[in-house]
Amino acid sequence: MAILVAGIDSSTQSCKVVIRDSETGALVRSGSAKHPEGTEVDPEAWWDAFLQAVEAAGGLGDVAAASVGGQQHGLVALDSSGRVIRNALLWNDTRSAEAADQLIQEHGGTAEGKANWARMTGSVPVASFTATKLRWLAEAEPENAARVAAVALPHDWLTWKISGAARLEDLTTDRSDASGTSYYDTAAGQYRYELLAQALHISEEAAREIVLPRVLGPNESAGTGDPARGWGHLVLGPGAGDNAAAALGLGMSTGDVAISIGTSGVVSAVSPEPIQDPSGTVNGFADASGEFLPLAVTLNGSRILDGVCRMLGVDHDQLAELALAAEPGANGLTLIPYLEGERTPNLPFATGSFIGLSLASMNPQDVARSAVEGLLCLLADGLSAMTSLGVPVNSIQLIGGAARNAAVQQLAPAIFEREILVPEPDEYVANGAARQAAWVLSGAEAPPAWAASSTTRFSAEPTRFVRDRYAERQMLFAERP
Ligand SMILES: Nc1ncnc2c1ncn2[C@@H]1O[C@H](COP(=O)(O)OP(=O)(O)O)[C@@H](O)[C@H]1O
Ligand SMILES: O=C(CO)[C@@H](O)[C@H](O)COP(=O)(O)O
Repeated sequence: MAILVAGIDSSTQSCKVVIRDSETGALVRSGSAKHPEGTEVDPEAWWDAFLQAVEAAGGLGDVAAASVGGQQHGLVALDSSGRVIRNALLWNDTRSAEAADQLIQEHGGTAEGKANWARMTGSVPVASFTATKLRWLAEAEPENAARVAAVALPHDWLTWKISGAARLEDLTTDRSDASGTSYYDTAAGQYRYELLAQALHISEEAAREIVLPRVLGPNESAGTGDPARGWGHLVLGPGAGDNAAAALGLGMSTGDVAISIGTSGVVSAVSPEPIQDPSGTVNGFADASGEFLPLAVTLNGSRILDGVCRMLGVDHDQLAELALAAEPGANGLTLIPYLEGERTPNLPFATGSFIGLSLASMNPQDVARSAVEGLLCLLADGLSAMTSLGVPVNSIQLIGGAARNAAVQQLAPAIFEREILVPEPDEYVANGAARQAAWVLSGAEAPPAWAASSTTRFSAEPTRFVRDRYAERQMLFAERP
């Protein structure tokens, strides 16, 4: 009788659940449910979507273990009774951009401040990070800030809810998600309460009264499921940030790079050593296997194409067809895709722009092409930042919803100027969480060796002029509006 494990991906736009054979990794069942739109969400909506996705996946009654992969950084502020104080501000909410600047300035000004943050935590704070949201809360909603008794991340809170726990002290997390808070020293593997205190404008003594989730080891159990829901048999894994879970799902090791195009655009790699980038372009996070996961993240990802689909009145496949019917360079048209502001580069209040519009390029094909090329150029800058830090790049795998797009698959090698691999479209974050759950069950040194997905190789002639023109035009927006 197969022993089954569940992997959950509670991401920005939806909750996905996969049930897999713990030994072989074979998929047995799956389910999903949408999340509400917006950059702040009531965590109860994640809980409702989780319950719907579990039901769609046939329930957890015959499942031995489960782990939660989640969107990173979201601020789940809890009062002393464990109630959520206000909607969670998500990773893509930019209202704490000024707060991020303040935190940097408070450590010696722009250049020195960034270098100090990279040294203290592994990353330079941007609006996405939890500590900046706490600073915003302290200044914009002091009455709410005063009620904060615990701070959890989306995956921590969901794991806590699944366990049926009520004590704040039962909150747990893992090093990969903790490393995205800006109050955790990723290299040393410990919280920095003085940074939590700084964010909230309180003393370190007061900050130490705030419960932060216990950081579990890569295959350390977070406890068991809620008996009241019939989940008392369910062993819970530590969970992970979504990108660390994806790396586990892909079986990534040093030299492997994943480029995920979901709501966020993420260029991630595995490193045996912590990475600290004082420029802030690359975040020095931890992974879910015990190593490190440097990554560059864009605020704009798949929704660049979603938006242009709406503009043209086409679906994803028609967009791909149009884009592939155009010439490289889209007849001189460039889309600078800062549609929701942008995180990398750190331009939280920027907007998108079409540049080089002419009568020749005012047609669906060139508009579609400029969207795909703009998305890929945005991601290529993150890839260049990783290589400039000496992160080895031996292979690139394209995952996430937009990696299913034929134009993205065919144009990526031309913009990245190297072959790319596209694994079978799958839920790699949820798969990684399931693999982690199997690892917790086994107690082995390493996670189970599940069969890798089949991949398709894509190569193309480099189109360096497209990236060069993008870089030139991007400079028009280099300063903050
Ligand atoms: N064939 C496709 N072409 C382009 N975008 C796609 C395609 N299929 C799905 N998407 C987009 O991918 C996104 C969902 O991807 P996913 O990785 O699940 O996102 P997230 O993990 O951020 O919730 C949505 O924006 C969806 O519109
Ligand atoms: O902010 C980050 C990582 O730093 C994002 O990767 C979020 O974790 C959201 O992930 P998706 O919903 O796009 O998967």
